[in-house]
Amino acid sequence: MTSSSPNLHLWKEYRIPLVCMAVGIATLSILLSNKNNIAPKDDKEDSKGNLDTSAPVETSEDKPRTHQGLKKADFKKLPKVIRKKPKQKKADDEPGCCGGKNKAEGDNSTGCCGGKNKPSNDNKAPHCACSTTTSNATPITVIDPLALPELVEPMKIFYSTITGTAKLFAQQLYDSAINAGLPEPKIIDIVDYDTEDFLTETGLCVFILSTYNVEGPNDWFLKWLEDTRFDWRVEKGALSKLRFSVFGLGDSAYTEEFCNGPRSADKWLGQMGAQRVWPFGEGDKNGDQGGAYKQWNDAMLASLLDPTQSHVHEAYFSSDDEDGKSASENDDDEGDVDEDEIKKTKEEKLGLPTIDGDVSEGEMVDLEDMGNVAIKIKQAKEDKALDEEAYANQKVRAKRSVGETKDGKAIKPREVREMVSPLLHKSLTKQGYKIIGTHSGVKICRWTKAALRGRGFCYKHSFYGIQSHLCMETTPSLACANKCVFCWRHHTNPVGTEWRWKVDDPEFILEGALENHYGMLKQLKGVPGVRAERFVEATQVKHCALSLVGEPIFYPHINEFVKLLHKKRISSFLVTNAQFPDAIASMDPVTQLYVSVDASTKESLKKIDRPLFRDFWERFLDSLDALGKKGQRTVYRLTLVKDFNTDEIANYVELIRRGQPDFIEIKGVTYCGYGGASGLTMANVPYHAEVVRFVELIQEQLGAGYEIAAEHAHSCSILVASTKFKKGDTWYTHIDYDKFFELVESGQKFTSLDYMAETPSWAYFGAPEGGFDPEETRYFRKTKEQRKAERERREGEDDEE
Ligand SMILES: Cc1cc2nc3c(=O)[nH]c(=O)nc-3n(C[C@H](O)[C@H](O)[C@H](O)COP(=O)(O)O)c2cc1C
Ligand code: SF4
Repeated sequence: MTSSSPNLHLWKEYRIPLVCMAVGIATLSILLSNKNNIAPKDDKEDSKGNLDTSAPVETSEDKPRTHQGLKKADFKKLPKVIRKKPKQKKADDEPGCCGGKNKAEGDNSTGCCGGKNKPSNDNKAPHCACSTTTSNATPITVIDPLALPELVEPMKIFYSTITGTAKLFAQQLYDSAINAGLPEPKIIDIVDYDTEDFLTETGLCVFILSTYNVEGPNDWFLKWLEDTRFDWRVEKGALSKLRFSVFGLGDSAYTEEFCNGPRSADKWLGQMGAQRVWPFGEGDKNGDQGGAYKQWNDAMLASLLDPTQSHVHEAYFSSDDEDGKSASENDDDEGDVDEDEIKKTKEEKLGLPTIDGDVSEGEMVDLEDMGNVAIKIKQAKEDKALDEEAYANQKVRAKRSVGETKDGKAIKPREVREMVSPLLHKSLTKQGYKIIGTHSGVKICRWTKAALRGRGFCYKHSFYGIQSHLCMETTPSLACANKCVFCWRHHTNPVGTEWRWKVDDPEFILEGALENHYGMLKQLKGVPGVRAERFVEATQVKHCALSLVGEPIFYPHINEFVKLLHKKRISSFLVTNAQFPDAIASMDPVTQLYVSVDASTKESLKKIDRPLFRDFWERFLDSLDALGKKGQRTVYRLTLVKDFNTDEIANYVELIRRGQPDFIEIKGVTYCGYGGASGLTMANVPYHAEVVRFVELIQEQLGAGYEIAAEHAHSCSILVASTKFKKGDTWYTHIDYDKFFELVESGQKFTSLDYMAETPSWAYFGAPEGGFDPEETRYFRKTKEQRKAERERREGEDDEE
């Protein structure tokens, strides 16, 4: 016998009274809900799971149903908004009632089925359960709380502002919501909200966002939206539980940049499945911004409160669009379709007012008015210049770390957050990273694995004498200030122009990195082919590549971190993306300091690195200047992406002359299955011969002073070196690591020439080994055909046996 048997027995004995009780409770709840004028109805969901708010609200004849967590207190919060009196229903329409057809002869009562539909255990009701319907009464209908959950859960009003207008508008919405009897909304400054929490929001979020083409309060929110939207690992409907509406504040003097940030927010929210409850609105500072806002505010609230209007936004955002696409599919259309055009035509179709008050396309402007328009434009341009000047002179800029308001009032300091959110942690761990503390990471690279099996080292072995199994790849900052198209993090990385996260100790990070690195190595112990002596050597890290992901120089204690490395006699190769010139200038000597030179002109750098800083180009040039002054071993790293940065040779040459690096590493981009945001394909990966051609052109134009020194054909990498590192015909691009540590310990000033070592001949450019150490076993990946032939051969052998 199972343990459930006694329960079964009890159930059998008491099932009839229990069922009666349940029926009684259900009937009581119907009566109570009638009393409260709240008439529940079945949820009507369309194929997308949207609640149908336009369906007529039914009364007591509806089946009783559960309220999915809606508490009594929530009902009380509902506004007492009486909608419309539904037309009287014919008795025939009533479900469960025979309309008298089944009545016994001589029975004069109305609307009764003669007791046929009565539950068998109902002995009290004179006829049947359906006889309790008040089909002749006129029911008063109210909002269905399940159809409009935004009226039950307090709405959240997010605003972003520098000069205070958006906050004022948020307050206006708050006041109108209170006046309408809605539950008290929450007003939230967008900079104080943890963006990850949007993923679990279920209520109505209204965004009132100002636009800034400089560092501003929207930056973090917009970056997060964009990152999440284009992260292929985040499911498409990640925000499907969120309901939203966006109002943008801007100035039309910014022409094509008018309200662009808020507009993108509206688009990305929609693309991630969030449900737009009211169309995007915008207010032009150069027009009647306050009036446009009021119009939008009132219209949105009215639509929420009055389901009879729901057809307006339903039609606007219905799942069946004219072109057969759903609203969210339309949100997905990138590039080809002018979204504003779609929006405008829809507005026109619906006869909605154009919220920004702009002259719409079809409208004519009187010639007399033309003069006024010209004056307005001129005025707007002047205002814009004044605005920007005022902003530039402003002492306190809008930053996430707030201290004081403009009028000097103290603001409660914001809680400092961790850089790696749970979502990011999960995604990075999935990609093989080990996360240390709150902002650092470590990963084993494929070359370390290859080296353990005696299958060769990475290009740094050919160029500088690093053995990959002795190298640890780590970063003390997973965040950076760029969103490069070739970034292998698929744009999930945190970004920022300033450090605004918790800071972990350098000792803690280094210990954590080593511990995790050794832990990952241990797991490789049993991999077939791992050589015992290499495995033992690998338990003592000798080199640290501070280049994994993110921007190591961003970490506020980078100098202490590097000092700790050197104390352990671990060399330091640090790569920075040239956006923090001051940090480069104040960097203590590292074994080799790199700057990524991803493009040679402002336009192409913007296109390829997609930097966060507006003055990215100045920062980039300043970084090269800072590098030139270091007097230590410096490298430019060029990653070639075909059709992005392979032209403009003369500009590269100019940049090289500017920073005077000791070395220039040129490498073809590695294809690693790019996310949708970058749009890179295999066609963007250059062939080795193309990289060689590019390098030859660079070298030709550079003239004396630089030569092609070494190559690693396997990874399509070539080293151009300053001829300072060549004595006679012999290159000295390798490093004497012991000498380097001695120099650091001495505390004396030293230069890159003080710790150079001879380059082996197999690493020379053009050598038959192509930079592959002849001591190693070359492993060639088999082609599909070779694998097939081998399989067939083996199958043949099996058959013979
Ligand atoms: C420095 C600066 C930059 C601006 N950049 C833009 C812009 O790129 N696009 C736009 O539509 N409006 C821009 N504006 C206009 C503001 O978005 C507009 O004045 C808005 O009403 C300000 O709202 P707030 O008071 O809430 O900060 C800018 C204003 C300033 C001062
Ligand atoms: S330098 Fe980079 S690729 Fe080479 S072994 Fe170290 S981590 Fe791996």
